[in-house]
Amino acid sequence: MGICVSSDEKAEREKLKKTKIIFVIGGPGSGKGTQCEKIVAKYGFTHLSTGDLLRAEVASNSPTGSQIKDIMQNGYLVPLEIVLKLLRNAMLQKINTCKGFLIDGYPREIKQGLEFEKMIAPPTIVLIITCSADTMKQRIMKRAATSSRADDNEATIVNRLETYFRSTDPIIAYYEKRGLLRKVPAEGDADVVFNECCKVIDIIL
Ligand SMILES: Nc1ncnc2c1ncn2[C@@H]1O[C@H](COP(=O)(O)OP(=O)(O)O)[C@@H](O)[C@H]1O
Ligand SMILES: Nc1ncnc2c1ncn2[C@H]1C[C@H](O)[C@@H](COP(=O)(O)OP(=O)(O)O)O1
Ligand SMILES: [Mg+2]
Repeated sequence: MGICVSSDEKAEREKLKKTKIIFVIGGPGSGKGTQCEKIVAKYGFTHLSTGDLLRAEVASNSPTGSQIKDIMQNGYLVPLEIVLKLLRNAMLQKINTCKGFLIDGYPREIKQGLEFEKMIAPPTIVLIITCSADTMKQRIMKRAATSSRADDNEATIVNRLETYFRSTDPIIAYYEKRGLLRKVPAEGDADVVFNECCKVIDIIL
């Protein structure tokens, strides 16, 4: 017997496949959230940050929240199943009103990207925001003054940077090979970086 897929589920899948999906990746503090905010204002896309979804889960004190709190506080990756489930639910909630999705902070490992394509749809493009580790550190330390994020401290930043650099090269190579990667240098002012993001996005509209 085949697997039974309900007609609702089929319709959801079809809608997700037709929607533009931009993965926005880059190191901690590179400026993903900042650029996504600007992109939302100009293009009206729906911004979903996996970090924000996970922080909301922790704040809700759910069993999943308590399971992932320490992982995040220490700068490591949350298990893929948890992230993808939250992300898929959030996408389905917005699917009827959304002009396109900005998926911020995902994938952080190749496996996340592969599983996303299996469960949801392929990305239209993958935007990578790049700057030096020193710049990332400086930006996070500045953000730490106001963010109250449990992971915005010097010890955790070291782990976050290590986690990022360990898993990112294969992701870059994978999407580059498929012609989906768009690199945006991010040492400059947020407006200069945004200008570069627009050039990339305008092409897929
Ligand atoms: N191009 C930039 N130049 C200077 N500061 C920036 C730039 N982009 C972001 N920032 C600042 O750096 C910090 C991290 O940015 P954020 O968008 O939260 O990064 P991410 O989501 O990648 O961790 C924030 O305090 C933000 O205001
Ligand atoms: N796609 C993902 N897979 C696993 N863990 C994730 C994740 N996205 C976020 N996390 C967890 C681990 C990160 O250290 C933490 C904060 O993520 P974030 O808010 O995207 O950080 P930043 O914006 O500084 O890059 O949440
Ligand atoms: Mg962010």
